[in-house]
Amino acid sequence: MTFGSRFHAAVAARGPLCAGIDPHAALLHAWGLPDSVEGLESFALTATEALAAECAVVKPQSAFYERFGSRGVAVLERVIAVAREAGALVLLDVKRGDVGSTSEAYAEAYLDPASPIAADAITVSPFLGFGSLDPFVDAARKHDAGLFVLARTSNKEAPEVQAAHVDDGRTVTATMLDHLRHLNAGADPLGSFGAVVGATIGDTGEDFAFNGPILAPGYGAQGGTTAELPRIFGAALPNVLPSSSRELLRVGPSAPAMREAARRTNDELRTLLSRTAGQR
Ligand SMILES: O=c1ccn([C@@H]2O[C@H](COP(=O)(O)O)[C@@H](O)[C@H]2O)c(=O)[nH]1
Repeated sequence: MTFGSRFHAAVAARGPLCAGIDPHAALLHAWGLPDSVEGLESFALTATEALAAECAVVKPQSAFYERFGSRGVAVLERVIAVAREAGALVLLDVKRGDVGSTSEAYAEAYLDPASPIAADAITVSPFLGFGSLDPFVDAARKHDAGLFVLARTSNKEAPEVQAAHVDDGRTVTATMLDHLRHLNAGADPLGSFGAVVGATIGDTGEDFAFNGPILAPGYGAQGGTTAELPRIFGAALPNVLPSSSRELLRVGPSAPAMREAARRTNDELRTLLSRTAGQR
């Protein structure tokens, strides 16, 4: 089953919220844990066990694990395994991208199920040129995995590069979305090649309908709200996966409290989706 099909089924069953598993030092402190690999492990596994049972997708941010070297990466491997056992899809936020021959090795590391750190999908950066992502595209097709390509990120510096215009007049964002439209053409119910588009970006005039999933980070702690989503995404809203890390994790360490927060947010998002579907 392709990633796009698994994604579509998981969101239909559990709701669109993606839970970020980002063990910031400040959160470890707030949970009464040491800023050490033991603290990381306790935080990450508690959050994953709580949220992966509730959410369609969990998104660990690799940087917070890499911070502790190989022992931190070993914790990330366990997070991936635990989340999958709980029935969640794992989207690993690693934002990889390099010259083709190196991207091949990254693709093997993160998308080949034989690798201990393989996920269902990863984030990739197209800023060495979209074609530099070919090894990731090939590996995703071979292993039924997914990709989320940076298209318009949530940070305030993003427009400098991503809203710039290329020779034919399109924005960089629109160019990336056109590549994704091509990769996802004919896929049903949804393609496996997604975009990363911040929940903070306001109205850009971009057309986000490209028959693929849209990761929308920046929801919650960075100021993105449910009410803003229709203005940003328009008709593509049903394919949007709003992603919240700090806002959800601050509710911990109580597992029932984190689960309840995720459930409430999923209910709010579902209500928005049925209201906007009624308007179309
Ligand atoms: O455009 C982007 C792409 C990725 N991120 C990542 O998402 C989370 C956001 O965390 P919050 O605590 O909910 O703000 C984090 O892992 C970022 O690296 C993003 O924020 N924006």
